[in-house]
Amino acid sequence: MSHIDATPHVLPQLAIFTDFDGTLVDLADAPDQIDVPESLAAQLERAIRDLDSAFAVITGREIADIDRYLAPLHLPIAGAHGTQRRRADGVIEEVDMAHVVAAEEIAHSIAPLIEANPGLVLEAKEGSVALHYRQSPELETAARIAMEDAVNGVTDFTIVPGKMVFEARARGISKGTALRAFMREEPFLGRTPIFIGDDITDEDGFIAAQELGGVGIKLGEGETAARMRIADVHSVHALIQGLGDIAARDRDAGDLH
Ligand SMILES: O=P(O)(O)OC[C@H]1O[C@H](O[C@H]2O[C@H](CO)[C@@H](O)[C@H](O)[C@H]2O)[C@H](O)[C@@H](O)[C@@H]1O
Repeated sequence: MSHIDATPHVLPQLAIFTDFDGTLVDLADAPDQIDVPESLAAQLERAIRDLDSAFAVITGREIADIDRYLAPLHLPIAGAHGTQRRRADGVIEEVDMAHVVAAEEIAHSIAPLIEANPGLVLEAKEGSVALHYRQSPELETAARIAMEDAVNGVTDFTIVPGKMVFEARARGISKGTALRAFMREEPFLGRTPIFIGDDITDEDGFIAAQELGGVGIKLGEGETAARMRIADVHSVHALIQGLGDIAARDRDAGDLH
C-alpha cells in the first residue's frame, strides 16, 4: 500500500510587497475617487501580524496618501515610485532636494495645459509628477508631448507610462530599487520576496523580486516579466490573507516541535 505523507509543506518565510492602485484597490475615474473597503486595513493588519511585519506597500502615490487610505495602519511604504521611503522602523528617508525641485519645475511647465484642459488631472508629488488623461483619453498624445517637453527641461528625469497616466520620476529610482532597499533591512532581510502589481511601473518590482529569488505576480492581462498572474483585487486580498494564514500555521507547527 502506498504511503501518503500528510505533513503540510512548509513555505519559505515570505516578504510581501504590493502596489496600491489597481492591486489593493480597484481603479476609479480620478485619483481621489477610489473606494477603499472599510475592512481592508483590519484584514491587512491580521495578515501582516502573521507575516511578522514583513509587508510593505510600493506605490506611485505619496506615503501620506496611503496612510490616509489605510488608517490607522502605519506601514513601511515606498511612495512616488520609490522616491520616498518609510522603513519598517518608522524612519522616513530624506528625499533628494534636486528631485523635489525638478518635479516642481515639471509641474509648473504642465500647468498651462491643465488650465486649458480641465479633463486632465495633474498630481504634483514630492519628487515626481503624474499627468492623468483618464477623463480625456483624446488628450493622450498632447499629455505625452507636454510631459516629454517638461522632462527635457530638467536633469535626470524620465517618463513612465501607467494606466491612463504619464508619470515623471528621477532616473535610477524605481519600485525595484525600493524593493531591494527594503530587502536589505529587518524584518525583510533573508526572506523570499513576493511583489504583486498590475501596471507597467510594477515591472521593475517584479524583476527585483525575482532576481532576489522570489516571485512577481501580475494582476490582469498584458506583457510582463512576472512569473505568476492573479485575476483581480479580490483575489489579491485573498492571497495576502492566505499567505498570512500559512505563515501562522508554519510558525505554530514549528512551536510544537
Ligand atoms: O503604483 P500604484 O499604487 O498603482 O499607483 C500608480 C498611480 O495610481 C494612481 O493613478 C491610477 O489610479 C487612479 C485611481 O484609480 C486612476 O484614476 C488613474 O487613472 C490611475 O493611473 C495615482 O493617482 C498615481 O499617483 C499613482 O502613481
